Amino acid sequence: TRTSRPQRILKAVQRKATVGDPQSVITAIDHFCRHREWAMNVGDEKGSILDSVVNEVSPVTVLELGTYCGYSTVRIARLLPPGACVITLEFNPDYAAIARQVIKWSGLEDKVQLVEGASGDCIPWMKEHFGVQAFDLVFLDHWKERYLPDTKLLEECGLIQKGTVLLADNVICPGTPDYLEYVRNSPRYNSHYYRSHLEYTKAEDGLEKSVFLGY
Ligand SMILES: C[C@H](C[C@H]1O[C@@H](n2cnc3c(N)ncnc32)[C@H](O)[C@@H]1O)NC(=O)c1cc(-c2ccc(F)cc2)cc(O)c1O
Ligand SMILES: [Mg+2]
Repeated sequence: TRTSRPQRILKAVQRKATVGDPQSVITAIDHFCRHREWAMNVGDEKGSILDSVVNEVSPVTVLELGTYCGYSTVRIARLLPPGACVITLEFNPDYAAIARQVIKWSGLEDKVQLVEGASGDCIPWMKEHFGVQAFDLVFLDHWKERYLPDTKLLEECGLIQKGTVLLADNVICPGTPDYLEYVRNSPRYNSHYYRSHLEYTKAEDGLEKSVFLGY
C-alpha cells in the first residue's frame, strides 16, 4: 500500500477530528482502529485507566516512552494543568513525524516535548537538556524488553524519586515478564495490576502501576 498505517491514522484525524479538540482526536483514532485497521495505540479501555491514573497523580512532569502516533500523548496532555508537560520519546522518525501532526491537530503542542531518539540514549540527558529534576509519572509503552533496563536507568539517573508513579502498558500482551517480576518483588515499589484488554480486542492485557517508595 502506498501510505503507511500511521499516515492513514493521521488522515482519519484530519477528516474526522476538530482542530484544537483533543477528545475528537482520541475518538477519531479509536473509531478508525476499531472499525478500519487495528493499531497499537493504548486504546479507549486501557486509555480510561491511564486517564484515571493521570488525574490521581496530577503530574507536573510526565515521561512517555514510545510515542507511536501520539494517541496516549494526547490522552495525557489533555489532562495536564497549565505549566505541566509530557516529554515523549520516539525513535522511529516516520512515527515521530505523524505524532507531531496528531499532537498539533489536538492543539496540545505547548504541553508536549516530542524527542526523536532511543530511550537508552535520551534518558541520561534528561536532567541536563530539559531541566527535569524527577518525573512524577512515567508511561512505559515502548519495546517491551526495554521496560526493565530503562527503569533501572531512570533510577540510576535520579529521575525516579519517592512518589514517582510508573504506569506500564502491555504487561500481559505482548508481555513484560522481567519488568513485572522486578516491580512486584522489589521492596522499593508498591505495584498494582489493572486488568483490561489488548486495545480494540477481547484478548487479556493490563496496566501495571508501580509507586516508587524511595531508597
Ligand atoms: C514499541 C511500540 C510503541 C512505539 O515505541 C517505539 N519505540 C520502541 N523502542 C523504543 C525506544 N527504545 N525508544 C523510543 N521509542 C521506542 C516504537 O518505534 C513504536 O512507535 N509498541 C508496541 O510494539 C506494542 C505492540 C502491541 C502488540 C500487541 C499484540 C500483537 F499481536 C502485536 C502488537 C501492543 C501495544 O500496546 C504496543 O505498545
Ligand atoms: Mg502499548
